[in-house]
Amino acid sequence: MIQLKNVYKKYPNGIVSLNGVNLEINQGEFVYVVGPSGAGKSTFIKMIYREEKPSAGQIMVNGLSLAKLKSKRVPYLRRQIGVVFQDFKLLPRLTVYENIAFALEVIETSPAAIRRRVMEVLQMVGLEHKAKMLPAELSGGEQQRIAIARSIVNIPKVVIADEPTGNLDPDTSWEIMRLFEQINARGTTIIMATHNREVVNAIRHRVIAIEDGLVVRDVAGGDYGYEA
Ligand SMILES: Nc1ncnc2c1ncn2[C@@H]1O[C@H](COP(=O)(O)OP(=O)(O)OP(=O)(O)O)[C@@H](O)[C@H]1O
Repeated sequence: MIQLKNVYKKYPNGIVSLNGVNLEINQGEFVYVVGPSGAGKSTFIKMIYREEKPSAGQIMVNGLSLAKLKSKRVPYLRRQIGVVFQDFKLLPRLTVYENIAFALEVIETSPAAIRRRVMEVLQMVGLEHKAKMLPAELSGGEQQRIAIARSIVNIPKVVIADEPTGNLDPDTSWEIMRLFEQINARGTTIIMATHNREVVNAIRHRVIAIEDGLVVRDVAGGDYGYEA
C-alpha cells in the first residue's frame, strides 16, 4: 500500500509543488494522475520512488517510511518499484538485453536466472528477437516496450509511469497501454501520470487530479475531466 499524509514539497527555488496531499493507493490498483502542466504530477510521482523527498508530511510505500528512509535503504525501495519515463531512459551503449539484465545484475542474481528472466520479460513485450540491438536501432514504441520490460524484471509491487505515451503516436500508445493492463492484471499497482485524454476516457481506472499541488478530484473509474 502507498499512503501520503499531508505531503508538502517546496523546492529550493521556493516553488511549492505539493501543498498537503493525502492519499491511499491499495496494492493492485491502477491509478491515473492527471492535471494541468506544472500542477505537481511529476513531483508526486518522484516522491513515491524517493527521487525527491517531502519537505513535510509522511509517505509510506509497502511498509517503508520514505521521509525517514536512510539513503543506503533507497536501493531496497527501488527494487520494489519499476519506473517508466516519457523519454524511455535506456542506456544507449548497452544492448536491449543488457539494459534489462542490468537491473537484475545489481542484485546478485545468478547468470542463468538473469537470462531466463530477461528473456521472459522480452517475450512478454514481444521483442525477444531484438535482444542484441541497441536502443537507437529501435522505434520509440519498441524502446518504450523495453523500458517496460526493464521496469518489471524484478517483479516489483508497483510500476510508476510518468507520461509513458507522451512521445508516441496513438496506435503505439494503445499497444503500450495494453502492456500496462497486462501488468496490472497480475496484481502490480500502476500509477501513471498522463495528459492522454483518449486513453483515460477509454480504459477506465481511478483518476486522481492534481491542481496547484492539491488533489482536487479522486474518482474510481473517472474520466479525464479537462477540455481539449
Ligand atoms: N527540481 C525542481 N526544482 C524547482 N522547481 C521544480 C522542480 N521540479 C518541478 N518544479 C516546479 O514544481 C511545479 C510542479 O512541477 P511538476 O513537474 O511536478 O508538474 P507536472 O504536473 O508534472 O507538469 P507537466 O504536466 O508539465 O509535466 C512546477 O511549478 C515546476 O516548475
